[in-house]
Amino acid sequence: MPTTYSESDPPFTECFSAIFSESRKIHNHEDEVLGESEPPLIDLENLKGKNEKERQACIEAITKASLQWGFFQVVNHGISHELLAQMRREQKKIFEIPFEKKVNSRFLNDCYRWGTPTATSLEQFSWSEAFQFPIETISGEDCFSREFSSLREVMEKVANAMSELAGILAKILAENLGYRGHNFPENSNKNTCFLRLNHYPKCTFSPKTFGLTPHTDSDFLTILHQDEVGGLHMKKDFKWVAVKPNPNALIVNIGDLFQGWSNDIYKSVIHKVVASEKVDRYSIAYFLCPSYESIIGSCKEPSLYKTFTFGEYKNQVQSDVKENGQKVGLSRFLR
Ligand SMILES: C=C1C[C@]23C[C@@]1(O)CC[C@H]2[C@@]12CC[C@H](O)[C@@](C)(C(=O)O1)[C@H]2[C@@H]3C(=O)O
Ligand SMILES: O=C(O)CCC(=O)C(=O)O
Ligand SMILES: [Fe+2]
Repeated sequence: MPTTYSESDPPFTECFSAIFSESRKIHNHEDEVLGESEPPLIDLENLKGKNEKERQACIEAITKASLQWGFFQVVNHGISHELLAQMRREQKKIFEIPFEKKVNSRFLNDCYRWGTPTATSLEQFSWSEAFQFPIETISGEDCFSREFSSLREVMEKVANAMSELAGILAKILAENLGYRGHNFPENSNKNTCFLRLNHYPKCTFSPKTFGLTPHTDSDFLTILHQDEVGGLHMKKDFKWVAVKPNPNALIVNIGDLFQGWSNDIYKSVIHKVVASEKVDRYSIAYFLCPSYESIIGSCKEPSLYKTFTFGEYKNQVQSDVKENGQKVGLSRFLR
């Protein structure tokens, strides 16, 4: 018999009562120094233009931001406002589905995540739910019932558009380091790349509860669209920097695989989401990943990291999360 839940959706405090007991209400933000600058804002219009000087300046801005910040924002990125608004509407609709159905529906369940099952403290807990759809699932007609057909249609468009943008940026970053292959990453893959729809319900339990605990992304790069609420922070020079919402911008962040592949030239930066006490927040993220067999050897010698496959990396992250409640990341693979 399916369990019924009385509380808010998802029932975080009910199901994780050991973490959310009164005595644990104080969140320990030990490194709460706020920086004032913001990640660079780059206009991609010049990438498409015929003016070679402007194109080169744009490429330089992208590579400089990737090595100094690991995080930047892009405008004139080619993904229409209307498509992103449509995506947001569909996203809100599926999170409104009752918790029992999100957890029990066979199709949704495989992609549904909520809270942090492995957390043993408030610091390890993410006050959020997400649907994480491998790109292959989105285009596979069979996986979506009629009920979700409008979601599927819009997700397919967003995934295609974000995948194209991610490919363009990845190629620029790879070529800047001397890579001359025709597609980067080679073997980027429809069953490893994924679209993640995030929902951060408002959290009145404790101020500054993490919507998503501090982490780096386990991919080459991520394209993110956040709503107007705010709450995303990234680390720069040991300070947390708020990434203020810009309705025209997409956020790009470098992931662990690009840092490893570039031998630490590009930076995979720690970021987190702080849940709002007043309103729900939504975001959409596209993760650019290679096939599981892809070897992430450094493109420069002497290499800082051992050679590993993406499959090995993912397994290591998963087992670290299971054992310690959080991922260790690239440092596991240092020589
Ligand atoms: C508990 C965790 C799962 C996660 C790594 C983390 O320590 C915190 C963030 C999680 C996240 C979110 C985005 C991606 O889906 C992901 C693969 C990543 O790089 O960070 C997941 C991690 C995961 O599911 O293993
Ligand atoms: O919601 C956000 O702003 C960030 C999401 C994120 O970091 C992720 O999904 O990995
Ligand atoms: Fe992330």
